[in-house]
Amino acid sequence: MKRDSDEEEEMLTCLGFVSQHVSAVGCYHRWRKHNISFCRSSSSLRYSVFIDNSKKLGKLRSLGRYSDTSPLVLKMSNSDSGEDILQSILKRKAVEVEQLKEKLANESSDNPITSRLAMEGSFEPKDTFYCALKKPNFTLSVIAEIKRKSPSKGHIGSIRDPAGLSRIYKEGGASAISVLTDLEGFGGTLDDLRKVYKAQQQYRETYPGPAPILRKDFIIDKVQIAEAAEAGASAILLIVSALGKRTKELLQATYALGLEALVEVHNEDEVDIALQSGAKIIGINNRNLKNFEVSLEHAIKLRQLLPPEIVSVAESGISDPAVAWLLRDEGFNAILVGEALVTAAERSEAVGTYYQKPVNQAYGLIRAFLSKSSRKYANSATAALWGQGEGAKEFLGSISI
Ligand SMILES: O=P(O)(O)OC[C@@H](O)[C@@H](O)c1c[nH]c2ccccc12
Repeated sequence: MKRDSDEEEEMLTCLGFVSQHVSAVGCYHRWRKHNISFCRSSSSLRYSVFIDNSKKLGKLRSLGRYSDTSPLVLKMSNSDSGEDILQSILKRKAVEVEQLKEKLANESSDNPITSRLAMEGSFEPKDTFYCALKKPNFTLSVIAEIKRKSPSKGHIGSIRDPAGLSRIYKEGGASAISVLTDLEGFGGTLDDLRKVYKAQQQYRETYPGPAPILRKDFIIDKVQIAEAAEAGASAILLIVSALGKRTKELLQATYALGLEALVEVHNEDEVDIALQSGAKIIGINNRNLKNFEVSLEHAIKLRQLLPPEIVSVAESGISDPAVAWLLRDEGFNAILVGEALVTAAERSEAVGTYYQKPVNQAYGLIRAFLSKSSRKYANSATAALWGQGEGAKEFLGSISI
């Protein structure tokens, strides 16, 4: 006997599959051939598939492989394995931190990391990252990420020139750059961050200046925070599901060492911990780091628990500009996008012609995320025709001089 939740699970799996392939005409025809119908609702960004018997469900599954690129619903095939990826990364980090401390203990005390740790508490509070993300209500900021691979995705892009990519992001309109510095899981290094920092300094004389940099790693000790600051980061990521009650201790250390933090949460309890710890910027990860499931609806619900002065960031699985507009209309201040931008950038790199080179698709994608289209607030005529259109609920005074 099948339980309701099993059915629901199967449905979610299919929805992930459908939304991944919905625009592929070939796929549509294959489904039609097997009498499987689906529809896409333009107003709610929802995809539905109609399956009236289990044979069809099996057929649907056999027609293609599952993928987690769907922005709305994702079901990873390994999510039932019970393996907790986060815990295994944290074990590895504990070893890395011990090695770093040992190395510093053997070096002279004027090592910049040791010196910064010694100056803990003497830094003025910073708000560069906060201000870069906080625009008027219903205006979106983009944090663009540099990420070569991930445990859930495998290879994403080789990113031979992280500095150059950060410039494309900046020119496209990104407000901040996130750099993954975990080598084993994500293929990034602190050296990438240093290069990005250097590249961003070229915008020093321009408004609003260099994009602040977020060190994206699994921070469990303040030595990593001092290390981030010395490499040029303005902010670090603190993951509540990794730190629990220690979130407060590390957040206070972040402020005391002159940095800011993006505090990442996945559920209501974690929102409470983040707020009680003094977080000012809270990221709601659409992707659960324990099993990699992605749910946009969940993130939208959680955001409603945040007080208005908190900068809210929707993280992960965002590739469709319409999803960015939806998140903006739902009140998110910023989105954090990695894979979609990296793959767009590398696609453009692969195009060899002289004329196509200058227009990088990552640039275009950021522009599209920031455009004023809206499904919720679009004027009804264009909305009826296209399901989207001009007319976002955006405050037009956001253009600064
Ligand atoms: O590549 P995506 O799906 O656009 O996701 C980016 C970012 O949200 C993701 O890299 C991320 C969010 N929180 C993290 C914590 C650790 C490592 C990575 C992450």
